[in-house]
Amino acid sequence: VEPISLGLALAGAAASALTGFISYPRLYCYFRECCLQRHDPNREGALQENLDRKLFGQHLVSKVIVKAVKGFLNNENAKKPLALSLHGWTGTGKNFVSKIIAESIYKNGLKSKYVHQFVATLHFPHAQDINTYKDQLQSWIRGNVSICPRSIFIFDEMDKMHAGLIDSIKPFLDYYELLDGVSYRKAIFIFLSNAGAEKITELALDFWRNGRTREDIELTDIQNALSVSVFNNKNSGFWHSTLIDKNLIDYFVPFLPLEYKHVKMCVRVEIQSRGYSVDEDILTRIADEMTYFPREERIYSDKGCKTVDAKLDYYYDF
Ligand SMILES: Nc1ncnc2c1ncn2[C@@H]1O[C@H](COP(=O)(O)OP(=O)(O)OP(=O)(O)O)[C@@H](O)[C@H]1O
Repeated sequence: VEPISLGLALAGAAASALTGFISYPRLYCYFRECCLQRHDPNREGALQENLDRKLFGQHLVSKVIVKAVKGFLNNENAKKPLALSLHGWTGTGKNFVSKIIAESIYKNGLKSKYVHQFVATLHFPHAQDINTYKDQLQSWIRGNVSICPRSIFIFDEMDKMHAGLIDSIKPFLDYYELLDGVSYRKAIFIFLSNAGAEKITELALDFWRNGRTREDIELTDIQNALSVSVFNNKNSGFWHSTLIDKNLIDYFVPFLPLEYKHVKMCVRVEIQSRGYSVDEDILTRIADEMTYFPREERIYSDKGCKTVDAKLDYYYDF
């Protein structure tokens, strides 16, 4: 082959590779994170699989989340963004599930530049600055959805959010096609809160005391009571919120309090994730060390699976 024709052939190959690279977004997105306009069905399977495999004792959560997220992502004509409100006792998996949802959409999960987390006590600490926060929150969401319609916003510690602040995002959660030229219909909003935990526990206890298994609890047993209790709770961040009033929250997702056997499952996973073989004695001791309520029956872990990893550090000489 002559050097000139070889050079031309190489240049041609490079040009077509470059054209392919530019015109084939998937290839480009293989190397750089992209805002997903189109849903990847492989990642959808990951959501169900990860919830089934990693989340313990939350049959209602798995069911609702898979249905809600899958349905939303597959609906090219969604009329509003998806809004999920996760409620339950501390350490029962709310942050854990948000992470699984984020990972099912973006490979980098919570680290994705399209996933944004707000923590009430960190980002909105001062009641007197509420009007500034409202403006900041609106422009932050508007800016990010303009860049990527499939943005995910996670609001942690909703119960510590000043009443009224969250209502500033109401227009974005509503059924508008466009607001100032921006569509919010592909965005996902996830709210996390301890509000409503007592209601959920009450129901779980009721089932337990009546000799029924927790898996018998159905979503219809709790969803309405949960939204009403959150709406009427001054410390829920949703107190008299128009988001509830106007039915802009699509799902209230109840996280049940975790039992002794679930705590043991968490300990086992934590030990295995650190690459150690499971010592059943230590596993039982750690689960025994957690405190359980109510005082008489001692069924539910008062910290859920939180602090399990810290306790492991004590027993294992890592
Ligand atoms: N249901 C669960 N199944 C499996 N692991 C769990 C579950 N709940 C909690 N964990 C484990 O405990 C850790 C702490 O839980 P997580 O942060 O999700 O609790 P939370 O409900 O968000 O608590 P808080 O209300 O205090 O923010 C998780 O990272 C996970 O490892």
